[in-house]
Amino acid sequence: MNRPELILTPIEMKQADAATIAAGTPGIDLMTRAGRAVADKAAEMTARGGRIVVAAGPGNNGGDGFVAARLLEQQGYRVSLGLVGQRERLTGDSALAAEGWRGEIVAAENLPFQQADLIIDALFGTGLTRGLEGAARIAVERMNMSGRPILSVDLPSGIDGDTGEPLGVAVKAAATITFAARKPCHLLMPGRTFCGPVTVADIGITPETLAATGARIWANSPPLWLHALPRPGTASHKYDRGHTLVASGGATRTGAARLAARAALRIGSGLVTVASPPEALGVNAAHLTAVMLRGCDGPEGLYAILKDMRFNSLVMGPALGVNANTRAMVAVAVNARRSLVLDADALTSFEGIAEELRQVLRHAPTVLTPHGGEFGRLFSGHPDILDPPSKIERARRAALYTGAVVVLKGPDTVIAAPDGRAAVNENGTPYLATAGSGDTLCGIIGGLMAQGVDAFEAASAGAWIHAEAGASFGPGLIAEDLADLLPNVLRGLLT
Ligand SMILES: NC(=O)C1=CN([C@@H]2O[C@H](COP(=O)(O)OP(=O)(O)OC[C@H]3O[C@@H](n4cnc5c(N)ncnc54)[C@H](O)[C@@H]3O)[C@@H](O)[C@H]2O)[C@@H](O)CC1
Ligand SMILES: Nc1ncnc2c1ncn2[C@@H]1O[C@H](COP(=O)(O)OP(=O)(O)O)[C@@H](O)[C@H]1O
Ligand SMILES: [K+]
Repeated sequence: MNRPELILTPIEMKQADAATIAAGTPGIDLMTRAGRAVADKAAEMTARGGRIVVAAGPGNNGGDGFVAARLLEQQGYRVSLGLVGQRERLTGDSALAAEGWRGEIVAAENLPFQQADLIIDALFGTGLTRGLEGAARIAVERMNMSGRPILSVDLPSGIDGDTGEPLGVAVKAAATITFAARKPCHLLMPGRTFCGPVTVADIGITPETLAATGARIWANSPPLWLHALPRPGTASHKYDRGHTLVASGGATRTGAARLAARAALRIGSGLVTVASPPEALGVNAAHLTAVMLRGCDGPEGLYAILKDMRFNSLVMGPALGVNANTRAMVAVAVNARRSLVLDADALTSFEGIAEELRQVLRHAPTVLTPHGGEFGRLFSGHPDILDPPSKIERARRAALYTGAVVVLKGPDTVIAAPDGRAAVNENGTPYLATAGSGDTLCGIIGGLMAQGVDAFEAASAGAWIHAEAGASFGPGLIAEDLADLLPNVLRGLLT
């Protein structure tokens, strides 16, 4: 099996560069390999003899651009190079790289972008510290306005490598080539949309060197959790595969629980029961077949049901109601020490009182699955959690605070564990933005935990499988479709 793909922050990447240099590879060799990878990619994108315009910045990102310019000219391309800043002020490896460029150097903002078959954006990479101004800003605006394809070196200039946020104006690339490992900005929104397809070039920094930086962010994909996916044994019976309990809302709010329940069953929970308020039993009964049904009158009712220890995983929140009753039911669930997924109303019921939720959560392996709105409500009054500009950091801090695995949803769903591990999901489709889609996700995660999967793996696998199911369907997707798309995704993973 492939290794999980480690994502490095700009600081970790600098550490890995430095460690590689300290171990005996000169920095200029790394830069030459990086520049060669850029040139190869540019050549792939441009017919031989075409016109390539390289915009170089004052740091090492610009150095990569100088190397690429030289190699492309040697290959017969017509290359123009422009610099932001003064040639004499280049230092270190980029000064060495510039010595190899014999052609003219113009001011970057005056480059003939409109005439380019390809523009290479080597202005700024991981060293960007603030929004672009002056000549750099004008160069980026002109590049973007030219309508010509742009290949960004490492990352689109103007994008923050850690957060994926544009720090002002930023390059809109047709493709990006990065080195050794992807950075958070390649996966997080909106950065991902600025990058185009991202290629990772090997420049001789080993996987061991990358891991030694202590990096703890991964792209969410099967190598991260495939080993943990449950496979029933020959002699398994249904109780070996867990029993998921999903709490239903009142008579007019029952669909969400059924969506979650069906997903839990499809992902392999041996049994699934909907716990329904007495007044909603009729409507739930009319719609359930393989999923079972129990009457459950509030917290006391839940307490009574949970005396049966075979219920080992609980899903609570979808359409449950935003009120004290829901808070009391969460407390009962947590005290029963079962695996727990809390979504929607179970989170919003703790609006502004996250401390109360944190107190109860200490007892059980829990996954919280907020979308951005629920996250903001739950942690209102906690600027330390809400204010970091990186979505990964926000999810991590929420996980650390609550002691739960946090799935902060969206096109770039981040799954964070209290110990600092984080995974970023990127295989979804905007067609998942449909009512009830999140209910299905929490059912999938609850169903995996029922089968004994750890919270972080269950949440990461659940988010990936949910997104894959949605993407496999595409236009016209509604939440009812999702559970029945799971077998196909599972077959691809398990056989
Ligand atoms: N040995 C290494 O460290 C390697 C680095 N590589 C490249 O080096 C890049 C990182 O290089 P650097 O750390 O030099 O950083 P950058 O080249 O991304 O930019 C840093 C330079 O830009 C200036 N700057 C930052 N923000 C600015 C702004 N808003 N306006 C104007 N100037 C600004 C800084 O003062 C500094 O001079 C990577 O993205 C990658 O492309 C590759 O060559 C591979 C090897
Ligand atoms: N633009 C998008 N691209 C990919 N996935 C998305 C997008 N928008 C939403 N999703 C996913 O769809 C699901 C929506 O969940 P949620 O907002 O809770 O919906 P609901 O409350 O209607 O069930 C989440 O898993 C989220 O990650
Ligand atoms: K760049």
